[in-house]
Amino acid sequence: MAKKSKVLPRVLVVDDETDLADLLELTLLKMGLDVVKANSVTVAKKQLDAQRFDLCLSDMRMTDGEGLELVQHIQTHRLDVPIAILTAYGSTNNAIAALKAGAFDYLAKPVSLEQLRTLVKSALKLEQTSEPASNSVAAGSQLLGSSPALLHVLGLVDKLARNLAPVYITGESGSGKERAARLIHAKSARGDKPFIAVNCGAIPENLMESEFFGYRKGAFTGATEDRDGFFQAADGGTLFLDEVADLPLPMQVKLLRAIQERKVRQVGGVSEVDVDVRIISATHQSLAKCVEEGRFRQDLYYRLNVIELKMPPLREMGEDVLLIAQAVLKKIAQRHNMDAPVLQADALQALRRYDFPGNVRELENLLERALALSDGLHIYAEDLHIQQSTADKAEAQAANLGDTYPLQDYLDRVEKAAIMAALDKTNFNRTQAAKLLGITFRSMRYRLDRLGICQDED
Ligand SMILES: Nc1ncnc2c1ncn2[C@@H]1O[C@H](COP(=O)(O)OP(=O)(O)OP(=O)(O)O)[C@@H](O)[C@H]1O
Repeated sequence: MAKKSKVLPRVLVVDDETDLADLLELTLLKMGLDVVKANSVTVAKKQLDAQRFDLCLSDMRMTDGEGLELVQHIQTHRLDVPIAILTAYGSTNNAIAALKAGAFDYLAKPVSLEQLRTLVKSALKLEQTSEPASNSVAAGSQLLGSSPALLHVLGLVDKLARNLAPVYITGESGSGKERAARLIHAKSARGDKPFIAVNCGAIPENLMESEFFGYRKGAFTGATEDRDGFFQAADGGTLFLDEVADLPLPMQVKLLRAIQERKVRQVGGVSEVDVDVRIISATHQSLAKCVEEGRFRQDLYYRLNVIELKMPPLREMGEDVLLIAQAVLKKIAQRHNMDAPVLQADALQALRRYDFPGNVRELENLLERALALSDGLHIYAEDLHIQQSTADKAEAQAANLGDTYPLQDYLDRVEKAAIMAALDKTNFNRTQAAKLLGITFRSMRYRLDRLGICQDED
């Protein structure tokens, strides 16, 4: 580190357009940086091999090759230089290809100097921070476990924390998608900036635009003052779009535009403002299937799904279930100001055997209930109430549902039993229960109404 504080950070600018190269050089010099220029891919490779750079900015298309080659050169020679690619306006495919190859970020031409400065600042900060930017946030978002499946996730999280590529997190409900997103953010150079989590399925359609982009005073009845949206709130940080498959199509168009242009316009506003937001999205549904069914735009899907992070279900994490169970129990006990009761051998065996369709969240709920039922010192298998497999349970429920006709009444009873079981599993949290059932929050509300199940707020 001492080495770095004595010399100016050095940037390699690679472009065969002299005007643009000069403009970039001037801007970087004004920022107090040392600049080296290369007018071809070949020269740039030689420069990269010859001296240490803190950042490389390269045009995509040059006469003797592509900027992508430099991304690959840096990767294969493990040069540890963040590289950003300048792409032609609207050339989404090139931007995505660069990010996939390992570029730290991209800038669309014509280059906005404001965006360039933001990019350079984050790249240089990234170089200086080998430790998580905010240890306290990182500590609150650790992913516990040491199974091969989880270690693979942690390896990818570390890599993703070092670039700005959009990440698309998949995995079953309760498998830690949001926790992984928080961890990527916390470990990144943006760790001390906001992390804004948005449940796309829980926002009423007519409020979506103003929630995402904010509004100006007087834009609509009730808009008594200017208000920022999620994008402005997440500026400099990370915007986590949970249940992104639930976004209605018209909103998908607007979101795509905001992500591509890196600009937003408040509802009722005239001008657009720059926003610097890293997007991480997640869903427990198959977004590819939603695209096939015409419910999700393909262009937005490609935009979000640059790098996929798959969260393993708890049942594929082997002994991790026991490790997480002990940690969760300790946390719950602390909240109740008591010592954690000890999980007995039969309880450990039951946890190990159960398939946890609701993953870690289900484990948390189950332990919370077990603690309440236990003697406070020990937790036995019977306190866990998990002897039955889900399949056994469904079968037992179906058998208890009475006559199969009239068909509608029978189906209603099946539906009600499934919903009640999900609500029970999630401590009557409707949002989580909807996720467990694989339906949207809106659909959940409708079904609760239709089936006459009482609706209290979550
Ligand atoms: N590996 C893990 N270690 C510790 N806690 C975990 C782990 N995975 C998940 N959790 C905890 O389980 C709960 C559910 O996790 P999270 O909300 O991140 O899941 P999710 O996949 O985003 O769920 P959903 O699809 O319902 O939004 C949280 O309390 C989270 O802290």
